[in-house]
Amino acid sequence: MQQPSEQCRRRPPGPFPWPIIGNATQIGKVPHISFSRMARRYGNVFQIKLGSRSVVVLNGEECIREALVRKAEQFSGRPDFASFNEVSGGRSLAFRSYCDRWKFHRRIAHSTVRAFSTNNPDTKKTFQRHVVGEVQQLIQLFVEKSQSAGYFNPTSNLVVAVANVMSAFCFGKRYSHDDQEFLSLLSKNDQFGKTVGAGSLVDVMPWLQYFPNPVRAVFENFKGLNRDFYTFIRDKALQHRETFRADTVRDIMDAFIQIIDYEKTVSDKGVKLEREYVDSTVTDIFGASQDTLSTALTWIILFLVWRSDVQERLQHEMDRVLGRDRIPTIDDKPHMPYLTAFLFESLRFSSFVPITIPHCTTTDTQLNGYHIAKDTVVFVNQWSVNHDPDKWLQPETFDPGRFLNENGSLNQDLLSSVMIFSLGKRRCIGDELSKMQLFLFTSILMHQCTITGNPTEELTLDFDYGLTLKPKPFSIKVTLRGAV
Ligand code: HEM
Repeated sequence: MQQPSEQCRRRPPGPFPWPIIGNATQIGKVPHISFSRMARRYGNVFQIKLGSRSVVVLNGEECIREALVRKAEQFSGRPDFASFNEVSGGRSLAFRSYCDRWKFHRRIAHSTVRAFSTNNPDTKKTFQRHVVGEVQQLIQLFVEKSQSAGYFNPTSNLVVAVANVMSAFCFGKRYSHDDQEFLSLLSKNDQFGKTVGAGSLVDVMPWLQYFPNPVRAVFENFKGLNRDFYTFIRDKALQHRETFRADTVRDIMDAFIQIIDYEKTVSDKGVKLEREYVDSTVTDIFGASQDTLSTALTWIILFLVWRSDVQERLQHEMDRVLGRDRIPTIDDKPHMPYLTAFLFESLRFSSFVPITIPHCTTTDTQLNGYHIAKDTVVFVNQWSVNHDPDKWLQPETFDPGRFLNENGSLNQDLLSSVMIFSLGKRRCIGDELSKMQLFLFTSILMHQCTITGNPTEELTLDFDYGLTLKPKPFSIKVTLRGAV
């Protein structure tokens, strides 16, 4: 029998790693599915090797909660990956490791995002106004395109609509749907996920940076796009500083300028953030929101055209709660359980951020009886939670009704089991803002329009590999349901 101390040093089990590449070839193009398969063989905590790095993979709700919530301090670091240092001028909130400076940075960023979106009634109304204005423009554009072109691919319009809401929120400006400079900036988000995704080759085989090869080319491109993105935001910060007035905080950039440049807020540990943190925090917020929210909306539209029965039920709920003479507001949300169920089922089913940003242990620690050394890279497989057959009845079926009790109310326990914003100290700081935005976009679209898919296209729900998973291109036609 093993002695307790021996048991505590037990490493997590896992597949045999090959020299140099480790287990890279076994992970394939859809790592979350490979990891879920490996978890069935080795258990919810297992270890693989990617290049030179040992990586512990966490699966299943219980195990992930134990690590990210109950052992939050130990599991909230970020690895020292080369790509992470390139983001937001090296001062990224999302990609920097856990320390007193990071904790202070996160507290300021999180409280300011909430104050400007969901926590304060006045700013909530302003944020809602931005979203409503943008959805109305989007509907007008959709209807025009449907009338002139018939079926069309909505993806780039959804990207611009979301970017405009976040651009108004961050620095008070919106762009036209055919502004080439803005479109080129937004297209960089796509490439971003491909480099910082779990298991990016240059991060786990850092020597690939030092001689010519395709991975180095991708990495050089990644550095360039981060520079362009950061410069775009830094220019906005310069303009804001020139016109800043402490009595009129126009947007979240002004709010950060006030806290960091003027109030020079200092943490109880004596940490102070330099002026550059204004630029990096807004870069993080604008960057983190683009691809995620537009991907979520694209999935939502795809589910609506794929399941016209669900679309009809949503329209029925809109009409019952609102009638035809006013558009939805966020205050209508408690009266629309089916819409909430639909949104959560869309997030669960698509699980389009299947693995969080890689974590790292900050000390030696234990999990499920295994020893995990300090500085071990940790992948958190959210997909395994959302598709766990022990938790969800027929997880591969799209069924919003699974979240409703017999009396039509929402099953709060099940809702809180959907994992897409992660948990604990690294949980997404835009979760509430995102849910509010998705609610407003979807409710207004369903109240005002009917969306149909192109009958000549086969709708496929395959997944492509990336940090975010996007639906394959598809086209829609939009008709108005009658004026409000
Ligand atoms: C549907 C939309 C979104 C999804 C699914 C999503 C998901 C995530 C996930 C999975 C993480 C990584 C958590 C981890 O590493 O454990 C994250 C981090 C983050 N997200 Fe989001 N996100 C969304 C929208 C947003 C928005 C709108 C913002 C802007 C306010 C935002 C800002 C951030 C930031 C700053 C982080 C880094 C947090 C940290 O490292 O402490 N996200 N998000």
